Amino acid sequence: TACSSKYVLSQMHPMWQGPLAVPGGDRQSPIDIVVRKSVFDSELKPLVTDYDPHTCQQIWNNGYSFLVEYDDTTDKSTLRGGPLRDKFRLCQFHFHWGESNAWGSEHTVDRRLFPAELHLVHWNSDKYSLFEEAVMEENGLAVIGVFLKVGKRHEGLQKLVDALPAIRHKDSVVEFNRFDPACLLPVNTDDYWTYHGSLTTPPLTESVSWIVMKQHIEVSHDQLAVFRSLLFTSAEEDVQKSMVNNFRVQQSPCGRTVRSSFT
Ligand SMILES: COc1ccc(/C(C)=C/C(=O)O)cc1
Ligand SMILES: [Zn+2]
Repeated sequence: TACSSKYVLSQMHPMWQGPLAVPGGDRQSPIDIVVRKSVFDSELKPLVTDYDPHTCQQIWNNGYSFLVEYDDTTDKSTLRGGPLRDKFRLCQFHFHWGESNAWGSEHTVDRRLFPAELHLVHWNSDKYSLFEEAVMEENGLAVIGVFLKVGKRHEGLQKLVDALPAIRHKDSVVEFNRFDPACLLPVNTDDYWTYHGSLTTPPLTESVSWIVMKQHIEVSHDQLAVFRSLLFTSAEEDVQKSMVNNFRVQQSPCGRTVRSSFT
């Protein structure tokens, strides 16, 4: 199986120029969360997020998604608790989405696809001093995944949506301040699944404690349409390509157990 071979061909998204094989890839992400196979762990604690909206710095189009980046030079926006033993610093959040509402998420729940998925990326500031260091370490990163469904307009998201036209092209960046990412978390953050996996874009390192929220958030069709108005391509390129379907193909669980914080 894909897990036994030393190198696993991570079927890369066609847009990538990344590595075709990931050394020893037996903890790759995303995966399908098979609810009936997940194991309730009573030791799992509630998540404790403490985000300072003033640490928000910029929003930019990196040619694969758009990233909202935070100042992570101090422990001002942090994540603790849940499955984590250490304190983790928020460095950025981004999304993955489809060209239609029928698909777009990276993780699935019993094979159910969502139109989009939010990733809040944090790194272990108790153990490491730089994000780049933590990216390479087994206990280096913690990513909160939140599923998006199409429904009512998300008032908190609108400030972000209004900034997107300014970063339509790859490598464009605009200043973006005072955005509280807590507004993107679901009401209930106590119920989640957690497993050890990887980044889903290069360098694909297996350094992530994934925390996938059971409860989704709702955004409007029009808000999601603005995500799809972004471009993978830079302003100079002749052919412009819509930024859609920027999700990785699902990876083998390789015998991993997904734990749940709820029964
Ligand atoms: C060191 O360069 C990096 C590039 C991307 C990433 C992330 C955070 C990827 C992902 O979200 O899957 C980390 C490091
Ligand atoms: Zn992601």
